[in-house]
Amino acid sequence: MITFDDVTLTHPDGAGRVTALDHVHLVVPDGAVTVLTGPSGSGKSSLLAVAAGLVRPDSGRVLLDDDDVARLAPSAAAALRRERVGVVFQQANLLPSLTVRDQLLVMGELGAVAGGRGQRRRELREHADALLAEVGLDGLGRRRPHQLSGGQRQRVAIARALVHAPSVLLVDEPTSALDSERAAEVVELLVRLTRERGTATLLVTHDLDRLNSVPGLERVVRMSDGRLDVPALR
Ligand SMILES: Nc1ncnc2c1ncn2[C@@H]1O[C@H](COP(=O)(O)OP(=O)(O)OP(=O)(O)O)[C@@H](O)[C@H]1O
Repeated sequence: MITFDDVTLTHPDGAGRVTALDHVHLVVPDGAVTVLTGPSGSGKSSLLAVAAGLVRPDSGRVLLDDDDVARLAPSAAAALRRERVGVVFQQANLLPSLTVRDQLLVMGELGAVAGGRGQRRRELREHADALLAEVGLDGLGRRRPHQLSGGQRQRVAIARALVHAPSVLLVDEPTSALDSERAAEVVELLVRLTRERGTATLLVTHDLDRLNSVPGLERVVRMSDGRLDVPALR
């Protein structure tokens, strides 16, 4: 679960400051997708950055389960992010020279042992292949990114975000590079994985109109000028 408790974030802006998040209260529960939408500049990316512990708010608490990422030192926030947070971006950001399976194996601790041999390496490959099957890419582990469609590349990015079995999934505009059908499929996949794995998923999108056929997107919050619609979800 992610809990934003009275979170305010400002940035320097010339002589003054611009308010990106203005006393935000929001709960992102486990096992459901919470959709965050709103116009450009309304504060959506700022909320994700704060949840990931990449940016420290001026005030308020940001709880990942029971840990307040807003109060952790940068190194502790980075460790928490590695262990408990999965992130999916607008572009899949895959490494062009690596196979699909190796995109998963280079993650963190897996990367360290993936260079090894024997039993452990076999287990990790099996883990990667199982994840690829889970996102609908069964048997495509040996392909490289240029041999995949945009929707398939985004699925690899989702599988990569799940390598460490995160409890929190932060997803930033995953469908903006996809046609409507592919966009709906990718979000359906996120809804299913969120339910099956029990992750607290926060999905930022401009694309709500194209996604209204997707079941399981009932929790929608809108931002404008750094504030959430009232009543905020609790
Ligand atoms: N590093 C920064 N320095 C100064 N101002 C910033 C910075 N980051 C964001 N802002 C400002 O904070 C506000 C919120 O920006 P944010 O990027 O969170 O909005 P957004 O809703 O994600 O926009 P978009 O949909 O265009 O990505 C905007 O006014 C933006 O100009």
